[in-house]
Amino acid sequence: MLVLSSPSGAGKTTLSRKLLASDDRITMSVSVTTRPPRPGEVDGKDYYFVDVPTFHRMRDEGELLEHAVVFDNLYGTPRPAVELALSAGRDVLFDIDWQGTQQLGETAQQDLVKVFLLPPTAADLEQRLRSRAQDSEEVVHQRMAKASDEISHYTEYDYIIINHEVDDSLVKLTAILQAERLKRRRLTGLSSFVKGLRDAL
Ligand SMILES: Nc1ncnc2c1ncn2[C@@H]1O[C@H](COP(=O)(O)OP(=O)(O)OP(=O)(O)O)[C@@H](O)[C@H]1O
Ligand SMILES: Nc1nc2c(ncn2[C@@H]2O[C@H](COP(=O)(O)O)[C@@H](O)[C@H]2O)c(=O)[nH]1
Repeated sequence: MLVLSSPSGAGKTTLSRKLLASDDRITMSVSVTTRPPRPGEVDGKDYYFVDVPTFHRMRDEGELLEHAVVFDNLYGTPRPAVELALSAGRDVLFDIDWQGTQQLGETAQQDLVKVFLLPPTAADLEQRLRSRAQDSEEVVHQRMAKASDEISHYTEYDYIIINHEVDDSLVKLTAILQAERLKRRRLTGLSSFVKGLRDAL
């Protein structure tokens, strides 16, 4: 389970899309949210867009692996898709905030790899939020105002990427993923492979 968090606008969605396009062993977790869709966002692809009662029902019936209030909207991770992907041996990528990351860590610490993206500068962050051109001035202002609090959680993450240039960040994220996949405890079938090797020696 590979988690990407950052202050809003630092580039998680952009980097996630690049990783998904370049690695066929990882699946994106599509969150459910009560936030209204931005222009061009597709239900079921970018998010599952639901109303508040539907979100509450999903939460109360245990359908969410984690959930949080972010910028006055509700967000959560649907459990079945993640469990299905993991049981099929796939890795899962999450674009979620620090609250959701903490909740995943409560039940799956060993299976979690946590990456925090930082913008190079405050001005870059503001410029990125504006350049997305999909949020109102009020929303951009609200997200900039929360950025410092969000960033204060960087110490809870395993890896930090300062997102200067997206292709360079992709190289770094791919390196993290490859190294984490090679951890001994994650290599399924390793002991029988080594046994076979040693028996042949
Ligand atoms: N490395 C980068 N350099 C310049 N612009 C970038 C970079 N990464 C992303 N952007 C741009 O910044 C804007 C915000 O990026 P993106 O939507 O990926 O951020 P996010 O972290 O997913 O935001 P949110 O938390 O609000 O979902 C987009 O217009 C994107 O094209
Ligand atoms: N805890 C969770 N946080 C989530 C989830 N899905 C997205 N997010 C985070 O919300 C903010 C805002 O996202 P936006 O799409 O409205 O810009 C961002 O930090 C996301 O990472 C989730 O399922 N759980």
